[in-house]
Amino acid sequence: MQPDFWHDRWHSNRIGFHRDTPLPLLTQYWDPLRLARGSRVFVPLCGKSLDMVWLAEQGHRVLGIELSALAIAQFFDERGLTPSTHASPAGTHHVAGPWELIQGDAFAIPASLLADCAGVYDRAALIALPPAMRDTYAATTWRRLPAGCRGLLVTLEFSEAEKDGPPFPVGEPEVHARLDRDWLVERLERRDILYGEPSFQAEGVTALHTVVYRLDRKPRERLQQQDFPLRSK
Ligand SMILES: C[S@@+](CC[C@H](N)C(=O)[O-])C[C@H]1O[C@@H](n2cnc3c(N)ncnc32)[C@H](O)[C@@H]1O
Repeated sequence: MQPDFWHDRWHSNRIGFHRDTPLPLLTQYWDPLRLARGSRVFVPLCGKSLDMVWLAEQGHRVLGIELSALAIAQFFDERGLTPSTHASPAGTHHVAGPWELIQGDAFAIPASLLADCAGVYDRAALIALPPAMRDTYAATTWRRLPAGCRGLLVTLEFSEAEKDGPPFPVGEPEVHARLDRDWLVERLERRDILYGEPSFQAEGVTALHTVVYRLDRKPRERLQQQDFPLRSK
């Protein structure tokens, strides 16, 4: 999944991943995270997701990062907003109202830009990437989020043999393998969505679930203890 793959998808408007309403799992499971109004939420690989509108309606500031300039332009156009822009090492920042969307590579986002993110929301980001890129994504983007950050991760589960990605299936063992080092991971719900997804059925998928996880970034001390376990006497 090189950048050209995504640029082609946006230029030819093949964006079946885009939803025209906020994701029900977001609206159902966000409140219990108890993030303060005004706190900043990071949305990696954000597209032009309406979930960012819903997050803003909850009082959050939203920091998105997205490869496609077209996606970002459409997001602001559809809200009737003209963002101001500035450049940084992360890319071009587009800022209007509660939204700051960076046109850039999520893998290269500096930790300094994420330092005040109290929340994170990943829908169709981890699962948009093939396995080797998921390694990079977990080791860069996710690892740079600050201690105390909390959020939601939404995945899909189906048989890899039944459909080529993206999206890719990412099961619970993989989520734990990638994130347990830095995050407390709690599965909140595993929901059967096959009958609401005719395009998956048309591709031959016979079982399809979506899973939502709550993630809490571990405090630094616990990270250090895990990295350098203390010997018992
Ligand atoms: C499957 S879409 C999901 C978009 C959004 N999360 C949503 O729910 O609608 C994945 C998005 O990630 C973007 N993308 C892919 N690789 C990226 C990267 N390395 N950095 C930033 N954005 C990326 C693509 O352009 C695409 O818009």
